[in-house]
Amino acid sequence: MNEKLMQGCAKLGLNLSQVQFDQLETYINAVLDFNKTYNLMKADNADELAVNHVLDSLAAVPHIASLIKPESKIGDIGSGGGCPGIPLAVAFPENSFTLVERMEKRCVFLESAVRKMNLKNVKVLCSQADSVEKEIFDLEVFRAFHPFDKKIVKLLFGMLKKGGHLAAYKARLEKINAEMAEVQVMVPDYKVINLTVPFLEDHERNLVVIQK
Ligand SMILES: C[S@@+](CC[C@H](N)C(=O)[O-])C[C@H]1O[C@@H](n2cnc3c(N)ncnc32)[C@H](O)[C@@H]1O
Repeated sequence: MNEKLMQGCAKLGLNLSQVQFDQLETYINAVLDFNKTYNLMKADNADELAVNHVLDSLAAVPHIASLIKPESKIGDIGSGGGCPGIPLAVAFPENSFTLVERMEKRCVFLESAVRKMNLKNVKVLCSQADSVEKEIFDLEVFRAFHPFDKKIVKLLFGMLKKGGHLAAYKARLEKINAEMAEVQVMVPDYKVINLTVPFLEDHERNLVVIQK
């Protein structure tokens, strides 16, 4: 069992079951395996992956919990290697998650990881986000997808139900405020929640929450 992952979840106050820990461990091993032949996610070993990607995704769990109900449908847009969507899907087994990713090779990885993890609440949508059905998600999460600009906000709002939320994993507040100034006409109001990622306490991480 990955010690960093267990300690990090404890620091975040997450009470995961053995099955959930096993799923996360299977995910970490699947990424490391795929990384040998294809540069999927930046991490040299299991600890780095656990901290920089899995715990980074899980750091927002208490805030995500306040935005959803058990029947809420969640989209991870530009899922890449599966973060934050896969760790969140493990943490919220009652919710259905759709991983939207346009690159075929990454989709093949996502499908295979989800199968190995026996993760029943996740679907992979190998598609351009522009082609996704309109107003299907109650919440969209994304990390390192695109900076906010008018085109991206329009795209993200298009897939979101009215009253639904966007939750963007971002870094520096200064950069966030500059991005949000660009889209002020479309997004007059937003919330920035500071996140603490275990073992990365000196890295600035924020969750930007926007309601449609
Ligand atoms: C920098 S990666 C980030 C991956 C992951 N979210 C993470 O944080 O590790 C951005 C991903 O978004 C995908 N992407 C970019 N634009 C997209 C679009 N319009 N529709 C679907 N996927 C897109 C890319 O193929 C890439 O896998």
